[in-house]
Amino acid sequence: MKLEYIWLLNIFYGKIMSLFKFLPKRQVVNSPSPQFKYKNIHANHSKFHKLASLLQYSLEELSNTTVVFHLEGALLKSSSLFPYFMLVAFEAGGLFRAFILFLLYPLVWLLGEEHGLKVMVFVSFVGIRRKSFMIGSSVLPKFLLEDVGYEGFNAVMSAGRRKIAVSEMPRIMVECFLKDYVGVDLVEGREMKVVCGYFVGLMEGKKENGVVLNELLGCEKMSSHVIIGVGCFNKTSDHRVFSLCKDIYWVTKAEKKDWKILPREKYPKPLIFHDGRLAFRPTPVASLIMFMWFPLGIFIMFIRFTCGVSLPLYISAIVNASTGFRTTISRPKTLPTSTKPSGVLYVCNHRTLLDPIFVSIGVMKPLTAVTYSLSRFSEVVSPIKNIRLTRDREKDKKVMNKLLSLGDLVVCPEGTTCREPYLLRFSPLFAELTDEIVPTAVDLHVSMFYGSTASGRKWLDPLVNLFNPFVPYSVNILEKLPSSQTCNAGGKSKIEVANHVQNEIAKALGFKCTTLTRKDKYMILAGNEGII
Ligand SMILES: O=P(O)(O)OC[C@H](O)CO
Repeated sequence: MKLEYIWLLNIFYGKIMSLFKFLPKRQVVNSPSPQFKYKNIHANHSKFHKLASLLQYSLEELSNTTVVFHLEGALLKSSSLFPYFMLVAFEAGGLFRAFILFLLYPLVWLLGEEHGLKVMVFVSFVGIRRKSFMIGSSVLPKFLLEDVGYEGFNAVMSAGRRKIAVSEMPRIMVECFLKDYVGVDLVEGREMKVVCGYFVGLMEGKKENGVVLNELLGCEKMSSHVIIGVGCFNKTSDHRVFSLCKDIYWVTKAEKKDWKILPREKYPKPLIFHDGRLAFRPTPVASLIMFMWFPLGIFIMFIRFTCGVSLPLYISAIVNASTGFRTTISRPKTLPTSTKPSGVLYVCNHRTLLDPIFVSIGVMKPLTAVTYSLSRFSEVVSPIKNIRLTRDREKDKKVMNKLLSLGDLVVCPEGTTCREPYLLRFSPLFAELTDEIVPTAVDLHVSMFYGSTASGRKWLDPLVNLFNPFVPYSVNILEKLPSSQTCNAGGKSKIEVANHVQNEIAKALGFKCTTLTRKDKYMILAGNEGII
């Protein structure tokens, strides 16, 4: 018992001292740590440099170089791993697990990096099924990308030959991000122990994990390629991994504070799809705000939902606006009308399943919506008439023709929602039905939770949308297509019309067009074709 007290006191003392650590370190910020000095003497070839000096070399000079870098120390700006484990706990384990992790945060902080990490790993992973764990590819890349420091990124990308990443986090959390979005060749992270297909919440030791990396670096050295290291010298694993590096470029925590975040347009691969409910980075403070929001949020969601399903559209729009669901509408001076007996077809991009409702608010009348892959619950609770499409071309054509003959209609031909500023391919069926097409651009900002999911409980989508504190929604009704841009009067093919409408909407929103489809999205995020 006494020993435990001493151990806890030691940790506590260490934490208190760490609060003052910046005082003496300011004087020695440019010197390598004692650990590195020790290695340097013995390896007799390692040299330590500031990160900036690496960026002075040209790409040609670094063409034969392999870079070994420490993910947390040299690429990510933030020094806290808590948000990533919170994402795993929330998205893979659920709300209760996330709450436990949140409550344990003070203990994690007290225990320090290595032991705190073990606690986070245990709470977020224990009992999760290995096979269904997709957070590393569907949720975390977005948050990791948003945490990449521009300066660290440039250093890592300077490698002409190979990029090798070392991480303190379980490999399953970071591998997809590093390989798919940063172009890393090899990732050395910690392996998770799995028993009977379930994580037991423990990691393999570091030594077992490093074998492949050491072998690879050994081969690189033998074949006279230059190996350089990029790290943060207060990270404990650095000296072990970097002992084979010719030069080591390091960054201090103080320097990292001045790093800029990698701008979206510099992402090596665009981030188009991601999954998960959390729309914010769950730092301890942000998580606290989220948990505090829950009681009030459930109440507000109940009000919004009840108004939505029971009151006329305009009255519920006013009530919802007063609870934070604001709509900005822009439209032509006179609303487009049909020149034919049939109605107008509003063709809009898809951000959430509420889009047709907001288009209805935009045109000030309840439209009929046709939607691909709508859950039964969403269909039942929809405040406007919502008809499911079957993806059987002939059947869908018949249904849409009939509905158009009865009045105005709204359709989202992407067939699935996209959260990022991209438009998926527009299914061209709508173009052959009518020439009375009005492109409509919708957008929203989600403050806390995404109201769409690829792998979660889809029936919750409408409720989760209403659970957000603030949702600024914008609806931009564009000019009706000129007859020269239509199929029947203009002689265009349905694909040309669909692409033209997609382009018009993209222009209005400042988004980029893609040819990706619902199937692509679901294969990436959930490993299925997204058929409901
Ligand atoms: O984002 P998804 O795949 O849930 O699609 C939304 C449905 O199409 C409902 O509009």
